[in-house]
This record gives sequence, structure tokens and C-alpha cells, in this order.
Amino acid sequence: MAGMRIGLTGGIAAGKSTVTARLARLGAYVIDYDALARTVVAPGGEALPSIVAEFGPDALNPDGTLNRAWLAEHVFGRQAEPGARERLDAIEHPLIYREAARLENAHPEARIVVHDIPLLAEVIDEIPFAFDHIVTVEAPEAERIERMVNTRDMSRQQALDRIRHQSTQAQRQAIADTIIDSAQPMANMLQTVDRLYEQWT
Ligand SMILES: CC(C)(COP(=O)(O)OP(=O)(O)OC[C@H]1O[C@@H](n2cnc3c(N)ncnc32)[C@H](O)[C@@H]1O)[C@@H](O)C(=O)NCCC(=O)NCCS
Ligand SMILES: Nc1ncnc2c1ncn2[C@@H]1O[C@H](COP(=O)(O)OP(=O)(O)OP(=O)(O)O)[C@@H](O)[C@H]1O
Repeated sequence: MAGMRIGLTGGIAAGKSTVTARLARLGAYVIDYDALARTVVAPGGEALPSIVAEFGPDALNPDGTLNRAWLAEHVFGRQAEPGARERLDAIEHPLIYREAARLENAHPEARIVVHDIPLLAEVIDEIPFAFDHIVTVEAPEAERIERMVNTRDMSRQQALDRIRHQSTQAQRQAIADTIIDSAQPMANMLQTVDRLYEQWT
């Protein structure tokens, strides 16, 4: 691709979507990996039959859609079998990368392409893209837990379980060349994003 490819990551509820929304407004083309993960498990999506083969028919709701809460409990929950999350990732990740490549190819005009990848630190050695810059959005764990409990209908335990299955801030910072502090006031954070975009263009 002719433009610049940016990898954007951060812990759960750190503020990635807030940052990517701003970047999209400034003109970047954003590829949202959480959205791609939802596409591949949608009815008719390629991952769904493999998930049922791996985790059993309980992984589906009666209407044939993926039972996300059931699966989240079985891959992130206290009682999750060891390796369950890795088995789910092995099904979904190759399909997500293929879809991301297709989207990129469909937007050759984009000068800045942002891959919004919550798990970039986990997949850095397997992902088939090279990034010109890697940005991580970070806020203290206690603040992220508050955000999840207050705005996402998650219990404190569910928030902690999700964090436990992710890379640490130090691991994300080790792969990043830019850190956006999302504990600072929103207006300041957005200004930081605007300045970054200016540097890239
Ligand atoms: C297990 C699933 C069905 C749970 O769905 P749920 O609606 O509860 O969560 P959602 O998809 O909205 O994800 C919210 C956040 O959870 C975290 N998360 C999601 N998957 C994973 C994972 N495999 N490992 C660690 N954290 C994860 C990310 O921070 C993500 O932003 C879903 O997360 C999933 O399909 N995960 C595997 C695919 C994946 O790797 N997704 C991340 C894209 S890189
Ligand atoms: N600088 C900030 N100051 C105050 N609140 C913020 C700031 N940045 C983000 N938030 C808030 O934190 C919450 C989580 O932000 P956002 O949804 O962007 O995170 P995310 O990293 O995309 O989450 P996920 O990992 O679940 O995809 C939102 O309610 C958002 O408004």
C-alpha cells in the first residue's frame, strides 16, 4: 500500500475507540478488529461452524447466533479450560487478518490506514502486516475497571477476568513507539491525537 499503516492498541476500555473515531474524522481509514471478529462469527461467517465443532452446540443461541456471553465465560471466566482462549483465537485470527487485508486493498486511496487491534501485543509475531508506527492508548487499570463496570454492564470480576487474559501495559509499550495517555482530560487527549495525525501526514 502507498500510504502509512498504523497499528493502534491498548488495554480493554483504555480509549481506543475514542481515539480511532477522532482519527477517522481527521481522514484516516480505520479497520476495527473487534468488528471483524464479530463479522467472522456472524451467522454464515466462516468461524461459526469451527467454534461449534470446538466448543459444542452450547456456544450458539437458540436462533443460531453466537452466544457471546457463554463463550466469554468459557474462554475468559474463572472456570475456563486452560487453552480455551488460544483455541478460539486460532479459529478467528487468520480469518480476521484475511478480512483486514481485503479491506485495505479495497481502499487504495487511503493515505493513513489505522488497524485498531486490541490484542496487537499478543499477535505481533503472527500478524501478516508491518506497521510504520504502533500507538498504544493507556489508562490505569483501576480507571479502566471503573469504566467497564459503569458503562458496559460488566461486573468487577468480569472486568478483571478480561484484563487477566490480556498483555500488560509494559508489554504493549514495548511494541509501541507512541503512547497516548487516556487518563488525561478528553480535550487534551484529542489534541494529542490531532498533533499525531499532523505528524503522519
Ligand atoms: C469471546 C467473545 C465472543 C466475547 O465477546 P464480547 O462481546 O464479550 O466481547 P467483545 O468482542 O466486544 O470484546 C471486547 C474486548 O475484549 C477483549 N478481548 C476480546 N477477545 C479477546 C481475546 N481473545 N483475548 C483477550 N482479550 C480479548 C478485547 O479488549 C476486546 O476489545 C469475543 O471477544 C471474541 O470472539 N473474541 C476472540 C476474537 C478476538 O481475538 N477478538 C479481538 C480482536 S483482535
Ligand atoms: N481521556 C478520557 N477521559 C475520560 N474518559 C475517557 C477518556 N478516553 C476514553 N474515555 C472513556 O472511556 C470509555 C472507554 O473508551 P473506549 O470505548 O474508547 O475504549 P476502548 O479501548 O475502545 O474499549 P474496548 O477495549 O472495549 O474496545 C468510554 O466511556 C470513553 O468515553
